Amino acid sequence: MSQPLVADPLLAREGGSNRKVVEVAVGVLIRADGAFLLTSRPEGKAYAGYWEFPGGKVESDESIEQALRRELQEEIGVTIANATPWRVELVDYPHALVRLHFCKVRDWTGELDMREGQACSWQQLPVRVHPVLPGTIPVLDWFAQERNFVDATVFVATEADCSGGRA
Ligand SMILES: Nc1nc2c([nH]c(=O)n2[C@H]2C[C@H](O)[C@@H](COP(=O)(O)OP(=O)(O)OP(=O)(O)O)O2)c(=O)[nH]1
Repeated sequence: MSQPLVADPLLAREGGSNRKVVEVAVGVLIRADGAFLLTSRPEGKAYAGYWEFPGGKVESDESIEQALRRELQEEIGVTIANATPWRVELVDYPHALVRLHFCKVRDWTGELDMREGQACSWQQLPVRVHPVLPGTIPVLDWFAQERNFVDATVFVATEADCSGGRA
């Protein structure tokens, strides 16, 4: 699969790309111990099997937070309280030009329930699941900067499992 480009937001804004931008709400669920939840992309989607943060496309009548709340209920069975906007990233994939709105989420209710047959894993840095979706790798670097880590990923095959729930 060809690799995406991280698009220049200025170029996109100024018409350098004439592809429609798809808005995506992404939830970075963070437990009390600092672990964050990654899920694998389900079969049938672009980049199936790659690890990402849960979320999905924003519908036309929704705010980012509303879309995130809906997507997380639909995909992983939890209801979030507040979502704190963190960073925005534009990624030019072969299949779509997406604007990713990453939000930190520390409070939610409900038990994790992978409703699309995904795998899930609570991770700390360095991340031990592989491969990570290209548009998701920068998030690990932002975590690494916040947490004074040198390497955000390490390619070690381990059992991925999100059982154990909240810390
Ligand atoms: N959820 C999520 N999507 C991401 C991340 N990083 C990244 O590049 N993306 C991209 C992959 C997809 O092109 C897009 C999300 O679209 P999607 O197809 O998964 O959304 P969806 O759940 O609404 O899917 P659909 O069934 O409506 O097609 O954003 C990430 O960390 N989480």
